[in-house]
Amino acid sequence: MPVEQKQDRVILTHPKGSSVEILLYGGTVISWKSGSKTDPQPVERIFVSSKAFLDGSKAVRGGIPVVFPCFGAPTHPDHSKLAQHGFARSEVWTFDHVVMDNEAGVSVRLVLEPTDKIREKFSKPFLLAYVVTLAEHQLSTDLHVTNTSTSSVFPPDSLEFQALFHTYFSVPSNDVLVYPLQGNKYYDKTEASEELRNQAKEETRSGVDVRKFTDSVYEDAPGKYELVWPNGSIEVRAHNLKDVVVWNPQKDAGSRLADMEDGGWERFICVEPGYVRGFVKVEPGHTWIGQQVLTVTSGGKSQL
Ligand SMILES: O=P(O)(O)OC[C@H]1O[C@@H](O)[C@H](O)[C@@H](O)[C@@H]1O
Repeated sequence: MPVEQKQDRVILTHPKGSSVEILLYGGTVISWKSGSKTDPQPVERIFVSSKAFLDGSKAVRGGIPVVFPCFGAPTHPDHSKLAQHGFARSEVWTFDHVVMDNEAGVSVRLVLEPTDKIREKFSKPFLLAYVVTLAEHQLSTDLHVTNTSTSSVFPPDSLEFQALFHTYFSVPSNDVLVYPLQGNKYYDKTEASEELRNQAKEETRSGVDVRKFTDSVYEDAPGKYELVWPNGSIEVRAHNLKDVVVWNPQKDAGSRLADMEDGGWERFICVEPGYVRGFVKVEPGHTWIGQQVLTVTSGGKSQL
């Protein structure tokens, strides 16, 4: 059964052995097992903290939470009642249909529409569709954001938002490097003051490491990244997601997260393609699509 529907999740299995598990809560991918061309044995590529809540009581600490419609604390007036990273990661999505099921890939579509609970905090009409596609060594996640407003007021009732895939990659964080960000402008959210956090820095490293607490928002980044660790590599391609966040809390910030397992920060890096500096604006009746494509380019099991 390439697509298995359970009460709280959907599991996709590719004929060549890879698999992905998506929790309906948050539409959160909580497992992606894949091999590579050089080492076909499927291994887990996604980190989920052993202390994460998977019962819908809190956004999952790990996996691929979907950040929408605000990144971090809200800064847009339309988002003012929302919590950090918005509501999409903590609402129950609906399984819609199987998009594709063959040798090329297995793909499903989930949807999220406004509920009374969402409307209390976010009044804009929208439809979110989330298409997750599994191939032999590849996982794509596509977020489709439609402005469903039928109002003909002028100026138009536009939908303004930020969106990001908060991907936790299961890699040895003290040995992983992210390329190519050298020369890119970024904002350092670990800085102590608002003034310093809003001051652009320039990345000087050829490979970005996260050996110390890192929370960097790269603006207008290349859209294609390589995560490289001693015995493996993953390529991340982003479409319509102009920024990328690199995050690892290390011990200082990680040990303060109640749902982070002890030492968890040594076992992942978050590389998060998103549109988070500024806002995407979608007019009534229109749809915006943001996509990340993850490919295991080499290697086998991460040595953690
Ligand atoms: O604890 P949360 O809400 O899942 O957020 C985790 C991190 O997510 C990152 O994307 C942010 O840049 C960090 O500032 C934040 O700490």
